[in-house]
Amino acid sequence: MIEVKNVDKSFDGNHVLKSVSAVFETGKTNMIIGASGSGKTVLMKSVIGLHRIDNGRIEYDGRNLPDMRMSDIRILRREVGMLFQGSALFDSLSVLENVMYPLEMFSSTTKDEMEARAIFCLKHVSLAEKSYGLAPSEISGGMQKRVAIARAIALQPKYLFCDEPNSGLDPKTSLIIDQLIHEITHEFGMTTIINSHDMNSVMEIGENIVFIEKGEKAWQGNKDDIFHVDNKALNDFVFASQLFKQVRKANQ
Ligand SMILES: Nc1ncnc2c1ncn2[C@@H]1O[C@H](COP(=O)(O)OP(=O)(O)OP(=O)(O)O)[C@@H](O)[C@H]1O
Repeated sequence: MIEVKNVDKSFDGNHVLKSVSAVFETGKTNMIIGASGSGKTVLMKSVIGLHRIDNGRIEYDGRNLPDMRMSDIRILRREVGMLFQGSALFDSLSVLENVMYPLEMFSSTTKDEMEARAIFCLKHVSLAEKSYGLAPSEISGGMQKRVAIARAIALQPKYLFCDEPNSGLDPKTSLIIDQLIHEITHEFGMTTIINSHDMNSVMEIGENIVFIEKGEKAWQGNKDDIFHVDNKALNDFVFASQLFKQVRKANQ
């Protein structure tokens, strides 16, 4: 579990996060949603430790990140997996080598064990063996995303961060990737945090949703609660399209 408590973050007098408190639960797909510029990315980067916060606590199962020594931060880094927008694979490496990369960087197992682990992860995301020797540029965007997920889970992370995991994917592939993230989160008991604009994803896998409005946490709940919320900003954001308005009507 990751608990964010009264977090403030400003940039040159621009108060971006205003006393944000939220709980991201273990074994669940936790989502951060909100309008453009509301502070989602700053919140996620603050939780990861890429931004130094001004005030507050960020507790990884009770370990407060701002208080940690460098040696503890190194330990924590190994417990964190990241899935970036656009996959961020190395094109000079094959699919298999991409997944082995974090193992080579951070684990001290033998080459054979690393390869076995990488293959296990690639199988887990249902990538066919014939793709293992290909370069990322030789496979589709959806397959690249699978490789990126396999790489993110290679070190058996306790915490998984996903920044816009569906960007650039068609709706059907997005759904498959969402379900994959959801499945591995449950299977491996990870605390997964997803930064997303995609309302399909929210409705599909939003087990714990944190809505940020102008730097404040305006609501927290799940995909079923969201249909019955009396919060104008949240309703305007989630049910902006005619399609989602109809979905809400059908659920009320
Ligand atoms: N490194 C930075 N330095 C200064 N200001 C920043 C920095 N990062 C973000 N901001 C400001 O913080 C505010 C929130 O930005 P953030 O990127 O968190 O929004 P967001 O909700 O993720 O938006 P989007 O959905 O468009 O990505 C914006 O006003 C932005 O200009």
